[in-house]
Amino acid sequence: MINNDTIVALATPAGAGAIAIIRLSGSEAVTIADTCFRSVKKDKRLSKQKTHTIHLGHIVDGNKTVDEVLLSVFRNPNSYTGEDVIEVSCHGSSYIQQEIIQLFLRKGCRMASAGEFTLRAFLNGKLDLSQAEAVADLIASDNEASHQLAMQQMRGGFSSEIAKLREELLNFASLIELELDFAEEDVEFADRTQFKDLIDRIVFVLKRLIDSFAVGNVIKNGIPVAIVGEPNVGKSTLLNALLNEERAIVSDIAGTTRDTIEDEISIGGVGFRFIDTAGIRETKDVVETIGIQKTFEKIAQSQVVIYLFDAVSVFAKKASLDAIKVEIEKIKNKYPQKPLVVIANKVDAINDDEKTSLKNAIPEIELLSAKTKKGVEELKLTLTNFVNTGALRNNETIVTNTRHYDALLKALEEIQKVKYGLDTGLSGDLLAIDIRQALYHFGEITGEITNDDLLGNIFANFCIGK
Ligand SMILES: Nc1nc2c(c(=O)[nH]1)N(C=O)[C@@H](CNc1ccc(C(=O)N[C@@H](CCC(=O)O)C(=O)O)cc1)CN2
Ligand SMILES: Nc1nc2c(ncn2[C@@H]2O[C@H](COP(=O)(O)OP(=O)(O)OP(=O)(O)O)[C@@H](O)[C@H]2O)c(=O)[nH]1
Repeated sequence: MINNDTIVALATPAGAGAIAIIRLSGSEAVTIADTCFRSVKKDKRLSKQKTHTIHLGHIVDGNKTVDEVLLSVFRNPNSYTGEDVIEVSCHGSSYIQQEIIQLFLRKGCRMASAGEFTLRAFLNGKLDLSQAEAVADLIASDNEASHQLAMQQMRGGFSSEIAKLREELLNFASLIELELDFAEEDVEFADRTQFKDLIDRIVFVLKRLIDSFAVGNVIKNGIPVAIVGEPNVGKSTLLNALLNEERAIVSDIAGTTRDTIEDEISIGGVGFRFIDTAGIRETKDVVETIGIQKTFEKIAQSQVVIYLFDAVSVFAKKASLDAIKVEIEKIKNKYPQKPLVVIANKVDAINDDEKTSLKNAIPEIELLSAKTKKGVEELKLTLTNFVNTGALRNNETIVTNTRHYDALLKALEEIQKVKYGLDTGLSGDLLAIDIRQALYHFGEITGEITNDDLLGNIFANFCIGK
C-alpha cells in the first residue's frame, strides 16, 4: 500500500468557481511543479524554496501560458500528507483546472484515488486512523452537533485516551510476559493489585465510551423519526411541512405513500431523519401489505415515533377515537421505551369545541395542521426535547463511528476475561493471551493494528482530492 509516487487531484469542488486548488503530493511534486511553473521573480526554482512559502507566477505548457497562479510549497515532512506537497491556486474555470491537471499528469503524476492524501497523512504518522476518519466526518457534517463531534475527534482527544490506556496495558503485558521467562524462579514483576486497578479503570472508560455511542450515532447519522398513521391522515403533508419542501408525494387517494421516503433536517443543531411511512391499515393489496410491514420495521428502527390521525374524520364519524386510542396503546405496548408523539392533524378544519374534546380524550395530544403549518414549530420543539445533548455540552468524548464501537465492545469483552483471570488467579501465560487480544482491539481504533482491506474501506469513502 505504501508508495510515494506523486499524486495529483483537484482539492476544490468540480466546476467553475473563483479559485480552484490543485494539489500534488509525493517525492516528485516539487520537481514536477518546477518544470511548468515560472515565477514572476527571476531564477526562482521551487526546489530552492523553504516550506510553507507561497509564490506568484505562471503555469506554462511549452510556450503556452495556461494561467497566472499562486503556488504554495510544503516540504516533507512539514505538510498535510507528510510528503512534499505543492498546491496551485488557479483561476477557477473548469478548462484551466483540467489543463493544469492534464499537464501534471503528462509530467509524471498520477490521479489520486479517493482519500489518498489523507491515507498518506495516516501512513506517514501525521494523524491516526480515528483522526483520519474524523476528517471525512468533518467534511460530511452539516449541523452544529455533528461538526463539533468531528472536530473533537480530529483534534485527537478520543485517540489519545485510547492510546494512553493501550500503553499502560502494554506495560503490564510486557511485565507478565517477562515473568514467563523466569517461570522457574516464580517471580511476579507485575503487581497484581495495581494491575486490577488498571483493569477496573479500563472497564470504566470502555463502558463510558460504549454508552456514548447511543448519542454519538444519532448525532452523526441523524435521529430517525417514524411518522405513522392511517392512510390519508396527512403524513406526507406533515413531512413536507417539516422539510419545508414538496418532497413527499401528497395525494387524495388513500394509500399513495407506498415506499418509505427519508429526509433530514437540522433542528436545534441536531439532525432529524424523517421516515415517511405507508399507512397502518389492514389491506389485501399486496403492494400495500409490504408497505405496512415496513411501517413496523420503521418504528423498530426509529428513535422517536410520531403517530398522526385525522381530526376531521373523527368528527365526521369516519374514524373512531376509541380505535385510535387502541392503536396508540398498541404502539406503546410494543415499544414502551420509544418516545411517542400523538398528533391530531387537520385541526384547521375543526372547531374549538372539537379541539377541546380531543384534548380531554388524549391528554398528551398535540394539535396540528400540516396544511397551514400551525403547530409545526411546537412539534419541532417537542422533538428537540427528546435529544440528550448533555454529553456534548460537557465536552465528553463521544464515539460516533461504528467501527470504533465494534472494536470497543471486543476490547471490553477481552478485558472482562483478563479481569476474570486476575480474580481467579489464572496463570500468566493465559492472562497474557487475553491481554494481547484486548491490545489488538485498542490498536484497531487508532490504526496501530491495521490491514490494507480496512484502510481501503475507510478511505474509499472519502472524496477524491481529500
Ligand atoms: N490549502 C489548503 N487548505 C487546507 C488544507 C490543505 O491541505 N491545503 N487542509 C488539509 O486537509 C486543511 C488544513 N490542514 C492542514 C494540516 C497540516 C498542514 C501542514 O502543513 N502541516 C505541517 C506544518 C505545520 C506547521 O505550520 O508547523 C506539519 O504537520 O508538519 C497543512 C494543512 C484545511 N485547509
Ligand atoms: N384540511 C387539511 N387537510 C390536510 C392537512 N394535511 C393533509 N391534508 C390533506 O389530506 C390528504 C392526504 O394527505 P397526505 O399527506 O397525502 O396523507 P398521507 O397520510 O401521507 O396518506 P397516504 O399516502 O395515503 O399514507 C391530502 O388531500 C392533503 O391535502 C391539514 O392539516 N388540513
